[in-house]
Amino acid sequence: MTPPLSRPNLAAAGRDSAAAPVRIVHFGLGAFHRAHQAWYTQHARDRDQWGIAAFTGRSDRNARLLDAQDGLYTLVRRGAGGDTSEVVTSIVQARPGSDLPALIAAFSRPELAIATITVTERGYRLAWDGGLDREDAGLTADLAGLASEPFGGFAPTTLLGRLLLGLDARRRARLPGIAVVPCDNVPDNGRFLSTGLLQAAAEVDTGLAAWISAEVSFVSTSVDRITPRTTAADVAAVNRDAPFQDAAPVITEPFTDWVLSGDFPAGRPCWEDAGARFTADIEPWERRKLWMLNGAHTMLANGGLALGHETVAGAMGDPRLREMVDALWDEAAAQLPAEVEPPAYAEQLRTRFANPRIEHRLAQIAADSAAKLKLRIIPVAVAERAAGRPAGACAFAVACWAAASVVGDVETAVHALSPVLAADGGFVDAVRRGLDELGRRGAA
Ligand SMILES: NC(=O)c1ccc[n+]([C@@H]2O[C@H](COP(=O)([O-])OP(=O)(O)OC[C@H]3O[C@@H](n4cnc5c(N)ncnc54)[C@H](O)[C@@H]3O)[C@@H](O)[C@H]2O)c1
Ligand SMILES: O=P(O)(O)OC[C@@H](O)[C@@H](O)[C@H](O)[C@H](O)CO
Repeated sequence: MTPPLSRPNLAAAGRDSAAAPVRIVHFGLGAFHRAHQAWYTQHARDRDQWGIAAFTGRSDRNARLLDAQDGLYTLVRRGAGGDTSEVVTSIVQARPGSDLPALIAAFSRPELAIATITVTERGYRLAWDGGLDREDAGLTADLAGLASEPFGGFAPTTLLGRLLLGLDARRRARLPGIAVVPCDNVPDNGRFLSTGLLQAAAEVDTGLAAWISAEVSFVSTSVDRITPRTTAADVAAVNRDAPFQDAAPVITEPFTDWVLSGDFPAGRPCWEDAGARFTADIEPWERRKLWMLNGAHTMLANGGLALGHETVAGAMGDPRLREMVDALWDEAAAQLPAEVEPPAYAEQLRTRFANPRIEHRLAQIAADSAAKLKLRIIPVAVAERAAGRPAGACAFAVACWAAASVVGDVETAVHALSPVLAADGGFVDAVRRGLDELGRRGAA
């Protein structure tokens, strides 16, 4: 019988299995963290000093599966021509997000240096400018509970609540600050999170807010590696003829990129060994990625679903959608500085999106499209219109969303995304033409 994946079984096979000391806490133990930040840590030359204690956000499933495997999992790098696999050992603790004693213990380690986060854009429960969302019942309850109960007496359920609990444990133990590194697809995600977290802290305890301001660094990141949700069929295929049984493998593409901007007051792994790039000015890189990759994904998700496609590669096989994706990349490129090489990135994206062996389901990408369009398509559309150009692909992306959602008349739909563009008759007409075209093709 094939032995289960575990550190003792890996060691018995003569493979490197040591568990590094915890110096990183991660929130959101999903597929992406395991394909990205955990992989970069695995490939740093000092990886023996950097273990990750990872916590799930909502469901406990990944914590259960990974805890049974000592945090180990197989990462399958899936190219158009074949797979390569490796066992990643950098996660040394996998716990449910509700395990607050384990979270407090991790934050109370003097050598803790970093907290990374991948809880989806929605998981921050913040307004899109980073301000507190006063209508979010979970966050409101957490802030009230943390403010009224003595430390540790209240069990927060949200990311912000748990992050405040962990940071407060460090403050109370008089330990030094750390770097907080959000890795979700949000523009200037470090500033976004610091805005919300400091507002939240001020409502809990002004001393905590002052400590965070003085001691904690927020690092903005642009993260890039297409990592679809693992299916049961993927698990079965990975385990066929494998040396160890793995209940929680991750499938990812060969391409990967990580651009970071900010300070690490307590140090960091040598992530640059795996290709991470550190910059003083992240904005052009982040815009390139959000406008070109995520903007095109949002367009394909809505347009593709409306036209009956199921995956990104399937939607890219639709000549009209592909043509509009190319046009969207041209429009975004016109708004990006040449130094980030938009044409070369577009060329890489053509190959990446067309990879038929990466089954990236449109339904996984389509959530919260209105909020995403505001950040990924509207800024390009506004700039293109101001430059006197038609912004036809941006208008088509808006039409795809309008076709996939129930949004009333076209002006109202555009207004919900951008009052500026709603007042632009030429842009609204272009959206209307896009909707008519999708309707003629039978879009719902
Ligand atoms: N998968 C990718 O290709 C990819 C690439 C770049 C960036 N990202 C970023 O990473 C995020 C997560 O992607 P993933 O593939 O790991 O997804 P996933 O569904 O595998 O994991 C998401 C994790 O976040 C937690 N979570 C989800 N909603 C939450 C909420 N409302 N509150 C608290 N926790 C919540 C989940 O419990 C889970 O631990 C994406 O939303 C995106 O921002 C993903
Ligand atoms: O929910 P979103 O739109 O932020 O992200 C869905 C995918 O587009 C995204 O996860 C990409 O695969 C990723 O951003 C690639 O680096």
